[in-house]
Amino acid sequence: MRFDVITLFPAQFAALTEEGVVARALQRQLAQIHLHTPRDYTTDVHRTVDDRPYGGGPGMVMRYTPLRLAIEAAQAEAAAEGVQSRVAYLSPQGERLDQRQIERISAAPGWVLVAGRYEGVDERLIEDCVDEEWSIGDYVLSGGELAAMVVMDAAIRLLPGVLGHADSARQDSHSSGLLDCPHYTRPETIGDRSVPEVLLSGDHQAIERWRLQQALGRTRQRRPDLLQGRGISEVEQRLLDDYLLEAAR
Ligand SMILES: CN1CCN(C(=O)c2nonc2N)CC1
Repeated sequence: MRFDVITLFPAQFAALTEEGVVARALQRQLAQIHLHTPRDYTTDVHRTVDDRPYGGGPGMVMRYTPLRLAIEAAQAEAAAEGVQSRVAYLSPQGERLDQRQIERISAAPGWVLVAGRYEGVDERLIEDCVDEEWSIGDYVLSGGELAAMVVMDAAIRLLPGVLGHADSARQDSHSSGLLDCPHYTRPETIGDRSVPEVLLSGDHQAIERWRLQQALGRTRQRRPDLLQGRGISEVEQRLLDDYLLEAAR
């Protein structure tokens, strides 16, 4: 899988490409991240990439041509490797991403991600060059770079071979449509709190059942909306009923 990012601040992506799960995936060539700055596609001496908004108002808007040329160059590089990349723009006006969307993004051969700055990009760039518009949440960032990194991290970690244990991705919060269960590690006792006995039992079936029950219970208590969309089996309903009875004691 290949990501090409259009950004005025390529150095910010060191947070993803220099250490951690994604950096290791890149080193192992399980994924690629290429960075392109619109500044390289300007023709004026000042390398202008933004300008004042028509109609007045605060801030600046990113200009059409340097962005379009950068996108086309990125797509051409990807195509030279046989990758047909669609274009996504990160913005609060985009479709809110969830784990299902990340799975879809992760399954594609490649994406060009446009990380805007300032007040955003000229609307005609979105009309002419952008296939999808994505939001990572209903809040305003100082730029699209962090949003692009969030998407790339969430998508790359799902690729085969990236995570140490194949189950890790499947057991994550939201991958099963549920929130994650609690996790514990040494020491066994901290103050007056010990690790739940079942986790020390070595009974893997009981442990798996406990973890599912905890995930169901936490989802019902914290994000009941997720259960609405997911549905629940008879076995899960019984586990959930027992959880809620226990919680009510
Ligand atoms: C122009 N720039 C404004 C700030 N921005 C975001 O707040 C954002 N991006 O993706 N989800 C978000 N929320 C990125 C684009």
